[in-house]
Amino acid sequence: MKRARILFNGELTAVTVNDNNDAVLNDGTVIAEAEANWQPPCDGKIFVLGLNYADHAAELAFKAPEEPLVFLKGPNTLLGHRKNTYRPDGVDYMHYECELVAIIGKTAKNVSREEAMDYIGGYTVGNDYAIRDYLENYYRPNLRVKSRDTCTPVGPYIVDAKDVADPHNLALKTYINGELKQSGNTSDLVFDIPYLVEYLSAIMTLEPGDMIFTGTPEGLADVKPGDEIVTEVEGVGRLVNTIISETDYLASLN
Ligand SMILES: O=C(O)C/C(=C\C=C(/O)C(=O)O)C(=O)O
Repeated sequence: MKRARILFNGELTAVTVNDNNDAVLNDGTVIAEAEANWQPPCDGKIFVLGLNYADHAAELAFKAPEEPLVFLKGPNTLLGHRKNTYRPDGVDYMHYECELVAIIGKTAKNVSREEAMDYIGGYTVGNDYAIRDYLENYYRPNLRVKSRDTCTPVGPYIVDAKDVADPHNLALKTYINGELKQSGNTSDLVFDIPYLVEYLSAIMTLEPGDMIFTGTPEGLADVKPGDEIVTEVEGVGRLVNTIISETDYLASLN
């Protein structure tokens, strides 16, 4: 089953998603994929892994961490499928990051690695944009790199965990304007999902809807206003996002 949330008649509305990726309301009404007003598929804490693929750490000339490098993002960053993310004026490097996102399905505290997968409710696709002008080293707050409004598209929907046979063997791909730019596989995760659930649930209680962005493989490229970015995780979904200028973004708020 695929579950999502759309804005319908001005209200946040839970829907299921059919085989054509259209939204289906409770009463059976179908809203075409390209017409639906997609929202982030859940609320919750947003955990993000840094440098959780050794090849990505290497392309930034970092060593892969020996303990998970996790940061929290604010809800201001979240955005649904087919929405616009702005590129701040005057920056030189804005990079997409295609990620598998594991969604917590039930309350988890001090969960062992062995039991951890029972606490995953589903999976979605995330794009953890980075303004790399401000990347300094990896033990630092990363507000300027990763916390801008609109910089975390997520969705379009959550696939139930039971429908993803092996989350540790999924292809990740990013396309800019149809051209393949990033390609990796979750089999290369430095810290896998059970490890992360054990690690995080030892620090704090995890609740249904919490999201674990598991990191991105190598393959960075700069994105500019007008670019369409598609991040895709095999068997989980295809998330579309468009880059706009900061000026256009600010104008859209009025
Ligand atoms: O910006 C970086 O690449 C380093 C980093 C975070 C990286 C990710 O989000 C990732 O590897 O997916 C950091 O916070 O230092």
